[in-house]
Amino acid sequence: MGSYANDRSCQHDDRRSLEKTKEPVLPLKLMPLHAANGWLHDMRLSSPTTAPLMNNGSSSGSSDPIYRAWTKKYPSALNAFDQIVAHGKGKKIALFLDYDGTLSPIVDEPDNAVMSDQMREVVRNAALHLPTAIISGRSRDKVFDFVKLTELCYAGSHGMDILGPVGERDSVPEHRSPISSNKKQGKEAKIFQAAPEFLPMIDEVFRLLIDKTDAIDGVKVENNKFCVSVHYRNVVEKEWQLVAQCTNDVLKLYPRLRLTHGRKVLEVRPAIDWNKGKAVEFLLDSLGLGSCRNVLPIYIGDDRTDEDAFKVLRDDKRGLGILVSSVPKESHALYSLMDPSEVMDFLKRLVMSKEEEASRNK
Ligand SMILES: O=P(O)(O)OC[C@H]1O[C@H](O[C@H]2O[C@H](CO)[C@@H](O)[C@H](O)[C@H]2O)[C@H](O)[C@@H](O)[C@@H]1O
Repeated sequence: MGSYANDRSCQHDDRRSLEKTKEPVLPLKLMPLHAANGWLHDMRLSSPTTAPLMNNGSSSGSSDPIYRAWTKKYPSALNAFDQIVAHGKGKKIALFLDYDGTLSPIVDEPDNAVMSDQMREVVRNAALHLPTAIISGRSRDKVFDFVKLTELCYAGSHGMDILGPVGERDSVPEHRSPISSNKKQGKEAKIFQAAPEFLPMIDEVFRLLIDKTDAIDGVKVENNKFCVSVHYRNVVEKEWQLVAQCTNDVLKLYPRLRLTHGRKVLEVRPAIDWNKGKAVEFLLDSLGLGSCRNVLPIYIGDDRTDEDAFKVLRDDKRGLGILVSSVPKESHALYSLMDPSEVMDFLKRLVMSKEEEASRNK
């Protein structure tokens, strides 16, 4: 079998989406110093496992004045709950949830990011009342193995692999329609994959990245089907540059791939114009809610890749994003929550308020 390295077909598309994302794609060796430093700077910025300590030794969060000032711009969705409910009054709420850092706490070992039984029950209950989807950077199968609920839709690989409901999808571009029927996760549903042709290339890159980073202690390369994650959470900081270098050495062989940054992870993915925001639009259409005015989509997520979804909802004044963060960050979200336990409280209250509204309208 031939290699997919340097395959430049579809380059026109690639350039367009690279322009949009403004992600650095030049090999580090050829990069001006400030650009290489930019990569490292981004890696350093990606979130710590726990909130950093403040000068007085306390951790960041609601007791920290800087965090409290930040919540003036991004109010807590729990404190602003009545306002959110008022916004959704008489509307159908569609719920979109990220997985890591939103439904499960961030942990050192990606395979151990299990969801608590309590959270699972809360998400199940939400899905019984509201159309609900999980949109994750992980592969769809992997995120389903963690969540184990058949009551909702799943989008894996940053929205590039969707197991959605059987429904209308008139607004989906024709060239992106490799849909098939699937009964694996308990019921009849449709699968949509934004870039199935990338599968062999991603497998190749996954193997190359494993070889290339083999000597770096603590690095973990994860195959997420349509993207590859290079984790450096357990790598000593002085070797992060090496992780960046190895990843970039591979990336430069594949002009049809690009890089994004996550929480202590570099993500190699197809350079196509598809992301979590597009997945939200796709799912709303699939659920028959795309053109309804009486729908309020709510997206909850913690990562940079969730910003695409926050932006779609904010730009269209269509719905609202809630950023999960215990440290101040710029975001396209409108509200914030500190951590997965606050996400759980918010979901419980949301379902209760919808139940109350339904019984008042009986
Ligand atoms: O879109 P998400 O569901 O948030 O997935 C994004 C990435 O999440 C996982 O990595 C992150 O969580 C790990 C477990 O807590 C943590 O160890 C890692 O440092 C984080 O980056 C997942 O392993 C990646 O594949 C996802 O792309």
